[in-house]
Amino acid sequence: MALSGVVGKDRGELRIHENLEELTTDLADYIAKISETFVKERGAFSVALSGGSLIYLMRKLCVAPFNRTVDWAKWHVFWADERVVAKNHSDSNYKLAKDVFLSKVPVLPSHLHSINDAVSAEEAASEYEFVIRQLVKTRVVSVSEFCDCPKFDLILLGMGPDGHVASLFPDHRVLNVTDEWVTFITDSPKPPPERITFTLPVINSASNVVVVVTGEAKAGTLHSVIEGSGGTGSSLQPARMVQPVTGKLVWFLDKEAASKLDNAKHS
Ligand SMILES: O=C(O)[C@H](O)[C@@H](O)[C@H](O)[C@H](O)COP(=O)(O)O
Repeated sequence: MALSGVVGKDRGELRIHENLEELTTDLADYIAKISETFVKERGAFSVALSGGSLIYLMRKLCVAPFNRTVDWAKWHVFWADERVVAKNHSDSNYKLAKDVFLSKVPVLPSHLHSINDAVSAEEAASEYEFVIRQLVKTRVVSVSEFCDCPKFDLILLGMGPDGHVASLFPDHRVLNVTDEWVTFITDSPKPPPERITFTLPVINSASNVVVVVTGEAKAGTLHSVIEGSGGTGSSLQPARMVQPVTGKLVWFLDKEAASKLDNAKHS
């Protein structure tokens, strides 16, 4: 059983798990339920993935009962951030998701919306935004009622030890981009340097945002993001800027990552 807590309107809900086994089951169940809701409501489910350990932690979606109960043909998969490398390169977030998860479930190949890996980071970002705009027109992706942004049904993120989410890094100019849906960087502090990423307004327009954080090494950063002033010195951690306007934010944590949260101790 996950220990649950709510940490104030803008910081979302915490789901703290005893171990990774519990976390992976709860995460698969949560994603499957959100998928079912949107498939019923609008006949499609738009979900954006990141890279890193998140993908391995979604692995239970590939096995019973989820592999059979989820309506995979209605899934449209996007990447909240992607490294600008060939799709068969070991750094590719697409390859990671394909190898670990997407190749094991019957998602339609035409519903995997990956970036063009044959152009520059700048071109890949603007082409990807164009692709999303077309899918907003056909309502495969919903549209925000509040701003010129797509409204993804679910965006799944990990958090780096520096508090980055997607490819939005502390103190980077990408944090200030508000007039684009997808932007690019060529100087990522975490290799590889060239990446595309959803901007903060797009992340914060989603109906659901899930951030998955595990391991003791991220406990201090997580405490600062959830309960602290948000950064060390002058930097504001990008994870703290994840504040969906009307959507729901849920943190999936293991007890090690949550070990420095007062909220967890008192729940
Ligand atoms: O492209 C990337 O580098 C990832 O999308 C990245 O943003 C990742 O999600 C975090 O760094 C957390 O990764 P871990 O959970 O593996 O630490």
